Amino acid sequence: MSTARIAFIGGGNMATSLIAGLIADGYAPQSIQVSDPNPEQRNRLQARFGIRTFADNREALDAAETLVLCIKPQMAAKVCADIAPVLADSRPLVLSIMAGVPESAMQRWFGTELPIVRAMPNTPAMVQTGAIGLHASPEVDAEGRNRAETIMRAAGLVRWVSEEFKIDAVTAISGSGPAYFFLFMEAMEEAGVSLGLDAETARLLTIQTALGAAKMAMESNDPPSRLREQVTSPGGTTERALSVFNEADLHTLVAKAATAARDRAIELSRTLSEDT
Ligand SMILES: NC(=O)C1=CN([C@@H]2O[C@H](COP(=O)(O)OP(=O)(O)OC[C@H]3O[C@@H](n4cnc5c(N)ncnc54)[C@H](O)[C@@H]3O)[C@@H](O)[C@H]2O)C=CC1
Ligand SMILES: O=C(O)[C@@H]1CCC=N1
Repeated sequence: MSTARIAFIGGGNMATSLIAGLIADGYAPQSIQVSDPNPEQRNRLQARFGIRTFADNREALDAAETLVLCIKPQMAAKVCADIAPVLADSRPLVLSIMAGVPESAMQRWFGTELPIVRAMPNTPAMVQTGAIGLHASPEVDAEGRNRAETIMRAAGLVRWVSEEFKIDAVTAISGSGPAYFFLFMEAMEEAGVSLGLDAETARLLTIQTALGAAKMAMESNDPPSRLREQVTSPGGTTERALSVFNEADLHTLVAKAATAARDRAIELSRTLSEDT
């Protein structure tokens, strides 16, 4: 059980998911400090985890070796500039989960080159089944990488990317990805109901099918294409359904959607960098 102190700035949904993962992994609650201006968030976190909470961001940083930035990107410039004087002395590892906030922008707001790890998690982190992309700035040493990875691994599967621009691709695939699968589930449920199933049966069959397919894809040595072939009997029902997806060129559609998400991530990063 580690006793190195971690400070979370912003105690919303993603911070709650990360803290839940850390505590489930045996991290000491008394070593976790969170600041959030919203008293309801502070009370909720205190009651659920028994951790220390603060209204003032600077106070939460007290003796923290790692700072996790879990605020909305729009308030990043103000909050980073506000805590900069404290960080200049303590020089913690900064782990940012803010979408679209480049390392260079944070370095500028801090006014000093701190070790920064950018993380792109996704909402399944709430059930410790997240998929998380990480990138380290050149200032991060092996111990810092290890620490960032340990924190994020509590929320799910972790993959490092070697260049920061690839975080935008991670955003397009796994950051936004849960929404793509949820959309597909919505469509499957609707189709089930239109074919005569009751809503609850359609819902449960759809979700369990998604879970089963994901579990098989994760545990099998075969690629998804082979697993798909195993379901598809020649001249059978699956083949007929897949031909409809192929007519609509599903692969091209998915590539277009992911590229649109990636391009929007680039746009948001530029806006945040230029605005401040
Ligand atoms: N939701 C998602 O799928 C993903 C979100 N992210 C990133 O995670 C970050 C947090 O998102 P959520 O947890 O969903 O948002 P949230 O709105 O649930 O949490 C943000 C928290 O920050 C607090 N806050 C507001 N002003 C503050 C200040 N000045 N100082 C400290 N705390 C302040 C709010 O009271 C709130 O509790 C965002 O930057 C987002 O880009 C990253 C990947 C995926
Ligand atoms: O939709 C968004 O912009 C954020 C980033 C990844 C998931 N949600």
